[in-house]
Amino acid sequence: MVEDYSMKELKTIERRIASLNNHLFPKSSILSECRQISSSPASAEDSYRRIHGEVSKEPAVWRPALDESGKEFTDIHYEKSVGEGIAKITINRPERRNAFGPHTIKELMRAFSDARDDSSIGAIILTGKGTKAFCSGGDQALRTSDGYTDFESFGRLNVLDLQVQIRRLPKPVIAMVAGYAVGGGHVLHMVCDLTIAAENAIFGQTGAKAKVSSYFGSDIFHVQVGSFDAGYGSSIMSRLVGPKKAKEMWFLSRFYNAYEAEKMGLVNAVVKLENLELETVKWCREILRNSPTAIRVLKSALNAVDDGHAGLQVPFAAFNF
Ligand SMILES: CC(C)(COP(=O)(O)OP(=O)(O)OC[C@H]1O[C@@H](n2cnc3c(N)ncnc32)[C@H](O)[C@@H]1OP(=O)(O)O)[C@@H](O)C(=O)NCCC(=O)NCCSC(=O)c1cc(O)c2ccccc2c1O
Repeated sequence: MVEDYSMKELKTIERRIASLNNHLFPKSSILSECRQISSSPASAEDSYRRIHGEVSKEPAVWRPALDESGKEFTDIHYEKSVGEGIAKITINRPERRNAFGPHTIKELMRAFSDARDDSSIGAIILTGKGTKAFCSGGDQALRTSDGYTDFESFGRLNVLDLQVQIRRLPKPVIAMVAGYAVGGGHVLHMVCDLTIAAENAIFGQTGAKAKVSSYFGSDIFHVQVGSFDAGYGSSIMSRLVGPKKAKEMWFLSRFYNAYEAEKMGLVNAVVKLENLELETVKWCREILRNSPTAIRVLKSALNAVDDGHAGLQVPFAAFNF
């Protein structure tokens, strides 16, 4: 039954709910619980504020981080926020619009693995250096007939392993997108749990792109990019935007602006470029107030239809990690 309430009646209902909440969960009783688990009254107040107070609007303070190998990263920046549970992983190849090679992916996997194992981390941001691109996909300069190669003599496309890692990671991963998220870069933002986009963000798949050239007088198509992602890049996109729109994105290789992407269900929010990091951090802070166990089980439950039984293993493994 749908009831029509006047604004005045709604305000009265709101007040009654607030006073009921206060009665059931008075600040004094929550504070005393915080005291029982906190080492000092000050940290109890701090815990109370963190759970029930306003979300801080201050920018996060980042410090560089390494994984257990202690090896410096070259293709990415890996940072953790001071005093909060946020990790930030930035693809650092702006001169190539943050395209990735096999080595970039190896570093991304090391950072994600560290963020997973660090129990002080509850949310992970994935982004690209600069404002021109989140990521432009596989580095075309490293592409051979055998796949993508850098230091190794055989080609590979380990970005598929990274996609699986992000899906199975028992913590929320948030794509923070400024500029282009195209090709494999578009797939990367889609496999993240949430996407916050700047107004200048542009989304699209380039894999099917071809160019026309003349051959014995008749037009034929020569493949230009000629790559496709028939795994998550297709199934998750179809789930997000629906099968017709997904086919449009892949078959036509069109680009979509941030507001179009939001309307299609590809992104959670569009914000001004200058507010992008602050807003993304705010989303992380709101997540960090909630139960990490509920979130990790919900993440795999929400992914289970696409990830099948392997996806369902995650919560149980996660309880022991
Ligand atoms: C991203 C762009 C639309 C940006 O255009 P813009 O005009 O802003 O910039 P430029 O084009 O001038 O680029 C500046 C500079 O960066 C270089 N660069 C850009 N993108 C790449 C790239 N992907 N690889 C290598 N280098 C790149 C560019 O050459 C310029 O260098 P200069 O030296 O000339 O300054 C536009 O750049 C663009 O369209 N880029 C290509 C995007 C693309 O086609 N990517 C798809 C590659 S395929 C892929 O990603 C892929 C992903 C998967 O998940 C797969 C899964 C399974 C199988 C295959 C997969 C796969 O192939």
